[in-house]
Amino acid sequence: MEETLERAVLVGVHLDDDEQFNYSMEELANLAEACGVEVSGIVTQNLERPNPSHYIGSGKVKEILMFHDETDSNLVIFNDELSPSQIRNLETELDTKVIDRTMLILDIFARRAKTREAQLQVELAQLQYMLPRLVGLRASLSRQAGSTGGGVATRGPGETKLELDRRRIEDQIARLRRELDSVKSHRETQRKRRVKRDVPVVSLVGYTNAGKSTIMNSMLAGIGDGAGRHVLERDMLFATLDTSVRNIHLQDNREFLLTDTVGFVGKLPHHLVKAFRSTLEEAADADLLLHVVDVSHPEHRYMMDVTEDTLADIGIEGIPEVHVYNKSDLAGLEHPRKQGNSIWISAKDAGDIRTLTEMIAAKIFGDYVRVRLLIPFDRGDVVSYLNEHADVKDTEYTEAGTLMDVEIREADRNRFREFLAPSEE
Ligand SMILES: Nc1nc2c(ncn2[C@@H]2O[C@H](COP(=O)(O)OP(=O)(O)OP(=O)(O)O)[C@@H](O)[C@H]2O)c(=O)[nH]1
Ligand SMILES: [Mg+2]
Repeated sequence: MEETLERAVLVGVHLDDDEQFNYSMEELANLAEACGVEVSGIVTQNLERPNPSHYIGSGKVKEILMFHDETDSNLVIFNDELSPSQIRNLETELDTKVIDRTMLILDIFARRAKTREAQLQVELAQLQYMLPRLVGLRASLSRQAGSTGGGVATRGPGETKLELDRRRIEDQIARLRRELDSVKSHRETQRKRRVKRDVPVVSLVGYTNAGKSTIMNSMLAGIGDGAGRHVLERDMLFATLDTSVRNIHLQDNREFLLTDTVGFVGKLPHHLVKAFRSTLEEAADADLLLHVVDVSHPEHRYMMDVTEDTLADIGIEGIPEVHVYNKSDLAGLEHPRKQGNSIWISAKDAGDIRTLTEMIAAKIFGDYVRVRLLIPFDRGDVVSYLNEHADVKDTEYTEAGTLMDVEIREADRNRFREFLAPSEE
């Protein structure tokens, strides 16, 4: 990949109630690094509220301008989301390219996305983000559609033919949406097949760099799987962008599917989270979530909050969850240790991974519960599944569908929770 040298001044506004400010600036520097951008310096300002026209005060703009020129920088990155007019005003005054945290994250995503679905989601998010900002952006189309490689500041044509650009982007958005729909329906088919196969799904979720992919690889190693099926693990933000699904076979002939997903990060804008909804649908479908936490990180409480908020944001709620406090070796904590729905491990320790796997198995295969399910008549597949796999106490045919009183595994109860009879919720 050709690397254009980019040097950026990072700018952060410390609002009164932001306790995570210092950490989020440090993270911004890591994000820039993940994007191949060199950080020439950091400028911050304490404010009660952002300035509507330039986000920062006018004196600060001058300070940034001087610093930018002195350090031979060619980019300014703001820690917060900027409005289209703020970008426009800042670029005019600073006479350089200005981007915000969202655009930086989108750029990383664009570089890392491998599967068609992830690529489409990133392209769509980029275009949607760009559209209202078109007037302000120096290199209006620079961050367009799959533009991996090259520099953040230098790609694409200038801001000529604005209207034409806008219409072209709108067309492109429509085209991407259609393609994404068809990719999604393919995924849907695969998932239905999985429900039929009766294999519970366990999803790894958590903040970026927590060790999700490492846990998946250690589990695969534990069952003697081929190295070719391992996923990428690396000490960098957003190493994983595509959902991977692997079969984990247990000794007693049972199995479950383990999915590894994109990590979360603070200040992730709502629409960006939405764009990843379809990748995360694997998690939405899971019987069990493994919320992986880097317990050695001083900000891990904040990272847990961000993860929980993001999950709620995309509508993933009510799925049983195990808190996996990973990197206990680095934190100097005793491991493995279990307590309630929490477990402390090191992903690098084979014994710990065995303990974790046992805990998962107990959760998904262990408990049977008695429930009443109301199954619509067009889901005969679910009825026959239950007849085969559950202890059916009673079956009644009502106007709304088949009402079944059954004893089923906890995992099945979660999988079929959309069919829970009203009194069960
Ligand atoms: N010492 C130690 N290092 C770990 C442990 N688990 C993961 N790591 C390291 O932490 C880094 C990040 O691990 P990944 O598995 O890539 O993290 P991830 O959660 O998949 O991150 P994203 O894909 O970016 O969301 C890698 O360098 C791992 O080797 C652990 O238990 N102990
Ligand atoms: Mg990963």
